[in-house]
Amino acid sequence: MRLIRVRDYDALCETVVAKILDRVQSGSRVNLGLATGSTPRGIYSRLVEDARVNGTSYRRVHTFNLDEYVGLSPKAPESYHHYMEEALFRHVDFPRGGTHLPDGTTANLEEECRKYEAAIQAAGGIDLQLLGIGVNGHIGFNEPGTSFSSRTHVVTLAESTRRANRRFFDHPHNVPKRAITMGVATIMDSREIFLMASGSDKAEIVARLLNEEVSESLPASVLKRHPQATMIAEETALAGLSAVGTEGKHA
Ligand SMILES: N[C@@H]1[C@@H](O)[C@H](O)[C@@H](COP(=O)(O)O)O[C@@H]1O
Repeated sequence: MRLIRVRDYDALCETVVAKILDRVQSGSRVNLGLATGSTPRGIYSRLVEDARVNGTSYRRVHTFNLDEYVGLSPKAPESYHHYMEEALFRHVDFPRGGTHLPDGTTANLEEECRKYEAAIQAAGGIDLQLLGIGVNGHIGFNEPGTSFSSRTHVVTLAESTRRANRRFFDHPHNVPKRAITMGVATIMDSREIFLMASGSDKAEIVARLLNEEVSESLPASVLKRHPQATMIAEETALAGLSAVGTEGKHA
């Protein structure tokens, strides 16, 4: 896993946006894997601004989000459908039917997981996957202990994840207990991966990620086995390391 160390959140966003625009502006068909949470917000707002100012088109871009809560309607403000619609989808010209998130409201969740996995395969796989990192090292909603061979599946969220995501909900009781997430193996099939780490609350898990062996108890550690994975981390997220590498160093 390559490590790019950046000064601050602006630099993190600019680095990732440049990589995405490289692909999108190539004019070739591209499948993007997208993440939610606070970290990618500045990336989406910069993409929207770029499309407004420079007219970048997304007509050949298809998207697959990592995850969605079980039981939240796509219209619910806390749903990842709603987040993506507001942050990106409604502002740029994706092809009709080109944006995908798992449906957490369906009666048959297992079937939905199979369909989501099949849709990714049918589209030709993910070219570029964006990832945030949970405070417990999760990627997507793959909590510690998830098998590295997992495919899209239903998960029970860890209490630490529900606590971390409470800020997006009116009341703690409203934070869903389950979600659908791409599996670890689904994520690892992506041709290129960017793991973004922002803020001091990620310093502890980032230090563990860089210092510890690859293990299912720290899901993000699997990325060290990916040939094209890069972690882009702000100074604040690297504060838990005594001596960290500089740009381009392999973690
Ligand atoms: N399911 C999402 C993850 O995909 C995300 O990476 C993580 C970190 O979010 P944040 O960027 O808000 O710290 O939160 C959620 O749990």
